[in-house]
Amino acid sequence: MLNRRKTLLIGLSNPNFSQRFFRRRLRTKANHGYDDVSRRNIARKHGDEEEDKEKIHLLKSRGQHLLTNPRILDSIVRSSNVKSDDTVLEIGPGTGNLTFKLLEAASKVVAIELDKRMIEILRKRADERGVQDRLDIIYGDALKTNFPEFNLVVANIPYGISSPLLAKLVFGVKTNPYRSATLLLQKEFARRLLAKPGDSEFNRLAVNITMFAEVEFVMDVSKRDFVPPPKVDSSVVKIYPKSKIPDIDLEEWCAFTRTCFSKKNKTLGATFKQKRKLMELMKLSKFEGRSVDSDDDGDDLGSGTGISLLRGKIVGILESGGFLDKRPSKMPNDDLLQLLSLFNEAGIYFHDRANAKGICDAAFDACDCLL
Ligand SMILES: C[S@@+](CC[C@H](N)C(=O)[O-])C[C@H]1O[C@@H](n2cnc3c(N)ncnc32)[C@H](O)[C@@H]1O
Repeated sequence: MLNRRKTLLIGLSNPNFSQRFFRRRLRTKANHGYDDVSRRNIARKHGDEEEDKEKIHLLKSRGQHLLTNPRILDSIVRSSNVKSDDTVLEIGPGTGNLTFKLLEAASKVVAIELDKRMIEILRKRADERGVQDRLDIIYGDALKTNFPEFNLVVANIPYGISSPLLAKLVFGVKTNPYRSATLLLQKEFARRLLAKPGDSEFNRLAVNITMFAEVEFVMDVSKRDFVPPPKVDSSVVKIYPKSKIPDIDLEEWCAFTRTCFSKKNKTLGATFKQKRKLMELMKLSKFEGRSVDSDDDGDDLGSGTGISLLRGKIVGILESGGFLDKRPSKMPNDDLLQLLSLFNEAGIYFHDRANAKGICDAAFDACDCLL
């Protein structure tokens, strides 16, 4: 049986209507369920008994929280600077609240949606509005689907795929160039993305994304602006891919930042003295001392073993660059980049280059480095 708490009439996807309905529900009780009476009322109020047949069970597992506040929808479109010749990529159009606003400004929208029921509604609404020729709907998982051509991204995405989707968009910008991506994200995730060195939220998500893109805060969005309301608040951010993408090995960079940020408040000297870290690097690196003792298990860090030579080399690099007492949580990207190049020049690597992939595959794999 359908869970009635999340069964909404499609009438709710009409922003003007659902805002009125939602405000009334909030006045009566902090109850976000939808009972039979409310549903009948919704159908009557919407003036279409046919609506009653169009119930849709919104799935939490697919992040189906529809943005229904028209003021917020308008602000998102405005802040995206959509131009009349733009082709906008929208991930997760749902029932089309944002899609149809975008179509008022753009030449075309290409929308990738995982849920066939949403697509059915979207198609019907597009036909009713006569915009079907300007809306391409792709049925599929946005993480697994090859992106079509587009030059702008605007989306209220399912928060569960924020990291890999961001990786696909930001790291894949060479394959899919675009002007900017305006995304509605979980507020906490957005804060981490916007964090600067020294901020308590600063982490490798910010480091890795800002290597390739500038991130700008647009606005906060209350959970009350969605139907059904999610548990968390949200923020809109705008991401601008950098015009000059640094020429780095993405997998190597992500593996390096993963190591540095494993204990982001520790000094680099302390992080790189850990036996476990040295053992990992020993397997991946190629430097003079490596072959000293091939079955070196690192138990004895005395002089002469491969591991102790590696440790000496790393400490030397950290000292010479002035990095020994630096903490990753306070380091700007340029410093991290400089340190990685010093390591690599010395034959010390963080990723298995024998299994290196192209940038697109790497983008998918690297997304775990955003978490
Ligand atoms: C947060 S809702 C947004 C709906 C609509 N854009 C709005 O603002 O009202 C997210 C939508 O993404 C869809 N979705 C979830 N996972 C997806 C995926 N991996 N690929 C494409 N769409 C997905 C859901 O079915 C849902 O329609």
